[in-house]
Amino acid sequence: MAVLVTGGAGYIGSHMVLALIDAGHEEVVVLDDLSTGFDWALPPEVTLVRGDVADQTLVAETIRRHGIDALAHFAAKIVVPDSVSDPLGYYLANTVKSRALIEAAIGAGVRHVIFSSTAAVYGEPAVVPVPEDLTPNPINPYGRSKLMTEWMLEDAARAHGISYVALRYFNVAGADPRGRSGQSTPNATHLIKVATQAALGKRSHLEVFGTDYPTPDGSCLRDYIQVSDLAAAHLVALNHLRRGGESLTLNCGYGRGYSVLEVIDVVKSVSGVDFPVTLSPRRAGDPSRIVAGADRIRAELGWVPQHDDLRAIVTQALAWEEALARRNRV
Ligand SMILES: NC(=O)c1ccc[n+]([C@@H]2O[C@H](COP(=O)([O-])OP(=O)(O)OC[C@H]3O[C@@H](n4cnc5c(N)ncnc54)[C@H](O)[C@@H]3O)[C@@H](O)[C@H]2O)c1
Ligand SMILES: O=c1ccn([C@@H]2O[C@H](COP(=O)(O)OP(=O)(O)O[C@H]3O[C@H](CO)[C@@H](O)[C@H](O)[C@H]3O)[C@@H](O)[C@H]2O)c(=O)[nH]1
Repeated sequence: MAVLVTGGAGYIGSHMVLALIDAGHEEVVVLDDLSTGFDWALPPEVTLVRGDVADQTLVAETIRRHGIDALAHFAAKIVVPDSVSDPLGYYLANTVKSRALIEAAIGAGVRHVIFSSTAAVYGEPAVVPVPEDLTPNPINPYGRSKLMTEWMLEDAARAHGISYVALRYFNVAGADPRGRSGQSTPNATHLIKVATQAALGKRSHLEVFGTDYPTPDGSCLRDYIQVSDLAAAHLVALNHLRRGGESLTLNCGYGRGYSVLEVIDVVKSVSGVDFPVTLSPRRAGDPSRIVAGADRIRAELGWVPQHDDLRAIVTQALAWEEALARRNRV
């Protein structure tokens, strides 16, 4: 048995690759076009197939050659405001290409799929923390593009007798505690990444996008989940499916929200740098608050997070940012 990890050279996918290797006995094959990922993020024992997830011939050949039974599909475009300005690009990357991938994978014999979905499918939820059975209502093209892929998977699984777990990640942050991987995209837009770059002088300042939200301090609330904890959730999901477990849709978060201003305070405190912060208007497509109802994944998969600590997450992110600078991979 072997696992195909699409987007495995990216931020979260590379942590999944490490988790699979750390767990032993898996052949791991990565399919990545390196559009935002890095071949150096992969350990040497991994096979990298450079290509597009929508290349059905390549996908089918890869699955057959390596005897792949399970697909972990991370490859996507991921920036919420970009999806507002380029919706068709996001529907192509995240929906149309996922359709092609799922079709080729099922045709070539894949039995199990783990899909990187997102809290963005909930939009601006009326209930916080948000349970999985709340009807999704995405407010940006990114969330819609991912929700459609959840639906395709659900329908295809029923029709073709495969099983899947759709994991709805909340805000992913931090880095491998052993320092082997982290968020490496230089122009990434994620809050903790940007804040650590500001702390290290890689950016002149940090902008807070919106201070007039209906939240306690006026800035947006998010549930930050550590990336290795998230990778571990994929491993237990994979084991569940291979044991014959049913298809599931699960939130991945800790069930606690931090505001943008609180996150900035933690980054300043951990780094010891009082970097400049400016207050800016709201960013397109941002929900005001999104926090995971986090019980179901524990109950269904027995997932137990090991890194639920914002200071530790920021410490890891900062260490990775310093490591990138040392290696001239800023
Ligand atoms: N980062 C977050 O906070 C977050 C939250 C929720 C969901 N997600 C989801 O997690 C997944 C991974 O996100 P990430 O943060 O690691 O992003 P990333 O940009 O670091 O990784 C994406 C990877 O996919 C590759 N890729 C993109 N399009 C491809 C294509 N057509 N064919 C082959 N490879 C392709 C890129 O080169 C990159 O290596 C995405 O599906 C994203 O929607 C991320
Ligand atoms: O320089 C910055 C960057 C971000 N923010 C704010 O910080 C919050 C978090 O933003 P960001 O880190 O960009 O993440 P999100 O836009 O919440 O989206 C992330 O989290 C979603 C799930 O909640 C995923 O689906 C997306 O892929 C992932 O990028 C938002 O309120 C932003 O407006 C700032 O104020 N300044």
